[in-house]
Amino acid sequence: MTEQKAIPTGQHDGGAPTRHAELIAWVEQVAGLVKPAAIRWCDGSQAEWDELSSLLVDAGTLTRLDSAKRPNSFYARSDPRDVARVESRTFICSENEADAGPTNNWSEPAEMRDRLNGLFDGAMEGRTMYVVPYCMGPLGSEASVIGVELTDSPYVVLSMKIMTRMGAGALDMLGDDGFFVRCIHTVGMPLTEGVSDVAWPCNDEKWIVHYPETREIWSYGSGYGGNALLGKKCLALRIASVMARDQGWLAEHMLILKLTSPEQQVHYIAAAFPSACGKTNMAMLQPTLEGWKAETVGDDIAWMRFGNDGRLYAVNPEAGFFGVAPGTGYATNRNAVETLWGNAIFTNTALTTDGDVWWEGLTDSPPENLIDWRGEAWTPATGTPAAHPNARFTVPAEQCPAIAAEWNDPAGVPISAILFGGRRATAVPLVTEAFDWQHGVYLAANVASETTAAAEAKVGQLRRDPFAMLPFCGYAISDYFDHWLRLGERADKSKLPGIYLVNWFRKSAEGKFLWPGFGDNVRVLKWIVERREGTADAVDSATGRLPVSGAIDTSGLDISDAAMAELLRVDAEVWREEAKASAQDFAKLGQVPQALLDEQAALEQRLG
Ligand SMILES: Nc1nc2c(ncn2[C@@H]2O[C@H](COP(=O)(O)OP(=O)(O)OP(=O)(O)O)[C@@H](O)[C@H]2O)c(=O)[nH]1
Ligand SMILES: O=C([O-])CC(=O)C(=O)O
Ligand SMILES: [Mn+2]
Repeated sequence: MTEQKAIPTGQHDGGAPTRHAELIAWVEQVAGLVKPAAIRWCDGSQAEWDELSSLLVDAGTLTRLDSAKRPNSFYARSDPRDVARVESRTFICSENEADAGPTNNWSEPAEMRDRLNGLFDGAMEGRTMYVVPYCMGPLGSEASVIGVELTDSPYVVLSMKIMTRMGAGALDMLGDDGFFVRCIHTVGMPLTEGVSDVAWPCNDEKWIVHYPETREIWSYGSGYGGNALLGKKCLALRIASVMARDQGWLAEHMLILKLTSPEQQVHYIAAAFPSACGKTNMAMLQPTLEGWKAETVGDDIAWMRFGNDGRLYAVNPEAGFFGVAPGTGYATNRNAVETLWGNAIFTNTALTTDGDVWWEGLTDSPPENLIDWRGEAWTPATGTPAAHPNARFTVPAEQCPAIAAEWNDPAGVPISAILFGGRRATAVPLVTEAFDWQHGVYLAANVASETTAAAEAKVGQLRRDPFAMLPFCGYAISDYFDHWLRLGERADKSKLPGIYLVNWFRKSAEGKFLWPGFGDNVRVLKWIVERREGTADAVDSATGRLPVSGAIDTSGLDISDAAMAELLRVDAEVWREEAKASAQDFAKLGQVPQALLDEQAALEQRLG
């Protein structure tokens, strides 16, 4: 790490470990605005990690966990007002409002720049500005994208080291004149005269702003992952989705799973579920069917493009997992628990009295005494959750015992099937196969889900979340549908992945999950790959193709025929209501492509 004590004067930046003149000039320009006390270029080294983590321990931001239990791991408790993504404060500032579409917040870019220039003026006073070069995608891959994040948060630097290929390698790859996405982040709490620092600096005012045309990201006021680790949602989804539209590929909120059958047939599956709806769990699935093997390629984001052979290939642009802690335990996701043996940062879980972390679902019964995510003493009698429902872990992907050997392959993996799903207590069957690509796009455009704690909104309300991309699409969602349709039209139909709608969350009249989920989801995946291989049967319904009775392998599973029938039931009455709601929601999405309106009409006709 190179340290410059003084603020650059506007002359050549002698301390910069790069000859990228544009990068150096931009760093100087931003420093001139945010006025940091020092600038540090991050190299991603172990020495840098050790130094910054010690600094954060001294500052009270991090607690070092017992190294015998969890080596090189840390615990952070955020400000209780800074625990999730802030969708209401997230903006897509395209030149034309229509390009942001009706589902994104928009503001005139010039106006936004004025406002942010005001807010960022002096925003890093008294703090160090870290220059964080990082690569989304494998180093050296043509499909990868370099970003540089300027941040005043060392917690962000450490997290970026886990989540991306951060440091010298990324800077090397950038060369002297390569393209990079400009990312500026501040916690929004300058240490001006008389202000002393706090453990989790942030600001009540928050702005997460994207300029899609110039590929820039400005983030103000939050230290929380989705708002502050700008490589993830901001670059790899919002900005990348725009780049993908312009360049003919796909940037998606999808896990990537490798599935090997007992006959050693390999299939790669991508799946999009809204935040906190099961991507990480499925990415690390432990099959309950004999002879099946599942391995992880990615757990949150997939970049996909067609290969020369006509197949769709997916790359995981990230290097780590930023996973939901609550509900993660040996019974549900053993691979995640084992990934977390060390080198991890835990945020807003509970802390045990012996220097480790705990959250609801990690073990069957809680420890007798904890410090909860608010920093209060906690016992099982306290009555509130010890961990925040959106408590997260940050951990290197390569530590996952189920990581696939090809997870780092620049060529990506060829996708056999794409799944879409959400939390739906009613209506939506366990699995539905799309009739074709266009129908699949229609199903994906209609994904709806009960909201979770991953964003600031109320939990448990049904909201439409097309492609699980509602909060992450960097341009008009109707244009995004169009982009998907066009890619399908241009592709070799025989090589297109199949599209499936799944729902692990259907409930009985008594409010109990009908499907066991987790490792048993392999039973649904088995049917899907058998469909791809042409060996499983399906029956047409109004909403798509369903497994014939008995086609889902329930061997060894304690589930009644009645429950299976209910899981696969398409109730025409309920679906006429669903179709009405889809039509209403489409009307709110701008100029939805005619092909999807045709699908809508066809569904209504099939329903009678
Ligand atoms: N009932 C049921 N719950 C599940 C299943 N899979 C995941 N969950 C629960 O859903 C919650 C979120 O799961 P994750 O796998 O972390 O969700 P995610 O989609 O990766 O979330 P983000 O990181 O926010 O994008 C956890 O509490 C899980 O226990 C399932 O198959 N059935
Ligand atoms: O971005 C975040 O904060 C976490 C995440 O993966 C999601 O919400 O989908
Ligand atoms: Mn996610």
